[in-house]
Amino acid sequence: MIKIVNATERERRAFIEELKLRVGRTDPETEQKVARIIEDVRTGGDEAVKAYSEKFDGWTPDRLELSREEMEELSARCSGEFLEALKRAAANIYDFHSRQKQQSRIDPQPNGVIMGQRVRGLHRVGVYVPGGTAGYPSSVLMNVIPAKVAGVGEIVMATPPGRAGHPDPNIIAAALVAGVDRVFLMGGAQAVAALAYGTESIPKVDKIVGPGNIFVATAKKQLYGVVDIDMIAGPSEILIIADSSADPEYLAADLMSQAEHDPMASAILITDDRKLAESTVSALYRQLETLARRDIIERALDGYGAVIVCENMKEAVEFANQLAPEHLEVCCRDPFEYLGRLDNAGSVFLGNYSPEPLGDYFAGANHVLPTGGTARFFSPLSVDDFIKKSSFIYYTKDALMGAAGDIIELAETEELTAHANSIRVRLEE
Ligand SMILES: NC(=O)c1ccc[n+]([C@@H]2O[C@H](COP(=O)([O-])OP(=O)(O)OC[C@H]3O[C@@H](n4cnc5c(N)ncnc54)[C@H](O)[C@@H]3O)[C@@H](O)[C@H]2O)c1
Ligand SMILES: N[C@H](CO)Cc1c[nH]c[nH+]1
Ligand SMILES: [Zn+2]
Repeated sequence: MIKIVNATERERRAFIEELKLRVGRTDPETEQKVARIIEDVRTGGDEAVKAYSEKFDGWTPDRLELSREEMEELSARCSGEFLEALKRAAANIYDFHSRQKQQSRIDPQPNGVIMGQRVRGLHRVGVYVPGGTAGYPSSVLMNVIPAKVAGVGEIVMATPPGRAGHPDPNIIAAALVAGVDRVFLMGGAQAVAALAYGTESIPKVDKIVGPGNIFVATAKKQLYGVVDIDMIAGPSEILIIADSSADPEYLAADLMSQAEHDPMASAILITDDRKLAESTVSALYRQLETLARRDIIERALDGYGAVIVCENMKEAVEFANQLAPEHLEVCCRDPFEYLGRLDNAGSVFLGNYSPEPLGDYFAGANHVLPTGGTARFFSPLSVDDFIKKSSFIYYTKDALMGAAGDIIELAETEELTAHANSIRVRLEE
């Protein structure tokens, strides 16, 4: 049962700490099991991946890669309406992320110096897409499109084989719409290891993004350094701050939209209006009756749901900044008046007509967002996650002569005479 609480500042802080405790746990047994899988794939290549597919997915593949024809054939099975919606969403995501793209820079100076910075996409990226009901076509778009915009050379997707090597057609359709280059049917830690090290048939990637179960998340953590990884996403979160202008039916619906992801999801409303709090709880239990994933929603609300009544909206803003939620809805009279005071949130949804699922699917901003309070220092997935920068320097002889004294002084102070010598030999020409 979702609770209505009149929490004091201290109680609210304790509640935030409790919420943070639910994420990021793993156990030594899983760590060891995953380490073993990684080592087997590193040394055994394709055969090891296939053996684990047989063991964990009950599928004995002769090859792991889907051909382009197979991808197109699977995509053709999807409904036309779904494909059209997917393309319209993809266009918005592409447009939003195109605006994030950083340009290379060249800065010539009048004294014979040219400085610059090159921005390039990563060479090759792996995108993991979970199996079962947690593999979302929308997440394929959100992970792949920023990489495309960044100019990544090749995008390789891994997704579990499903029942006997039959992947979800909707996932494959999304891969085609987003522009994935190659798809491998493999899941779990073995898929992450194969992407990180490469095998006979699977190319080695530079970075792996995308969510997954405990085996996937642990493999990504263990392989960080061999490859780059994105952040490890925790259960979904929504916080709504609302004043008396909000509609309780909307608030109830939006709280449950995130609760349906996971029994560990958190859904919290904070308001200065007790009547609104009470009407929202009534609306919530009325609407719940109509929803398919009722069981998951109830478990999430019982465990990590709350309706908090505060003294004033200033307290609500402070709570939001302390919680640093993944999603923050501002259902208030003048939502823009709040925006400047909200420091920590993955994505902010302003007003009564910007519900969280608008961002999950369609508006174009990324739905891969920091969770568990990490919005204090992490950002949404973006084009920046798929680029690397390198600087370049050009000095003429005269320009180097002008700088030589300072460089030699600094090098000799550090007692690095070979450094100083590299400058001196040029002075003697
Ligand atoms: N946080 C997010 O944004 C987000 C989004 C979507 C999904 N998810 C998470 O993704 C997960 C999806 O889970 P899933 O399991 O359906 O798909 P998954 O793709 O993450 O994992 C399936 C793979 O796990 C491996 N596996 C299964 N049992 C194993 C075992 N006992 N030992 C070793 N490996 C084993 C298998 O190889 C299988 O292919 C959920 O935990 C969900 O919470 C998170
Ligand atoms: N809300 C999820 C991220 O927290 C993303 C998602 C995918 N599909 C629906 N929702
Ligand atoms: Zn969602």
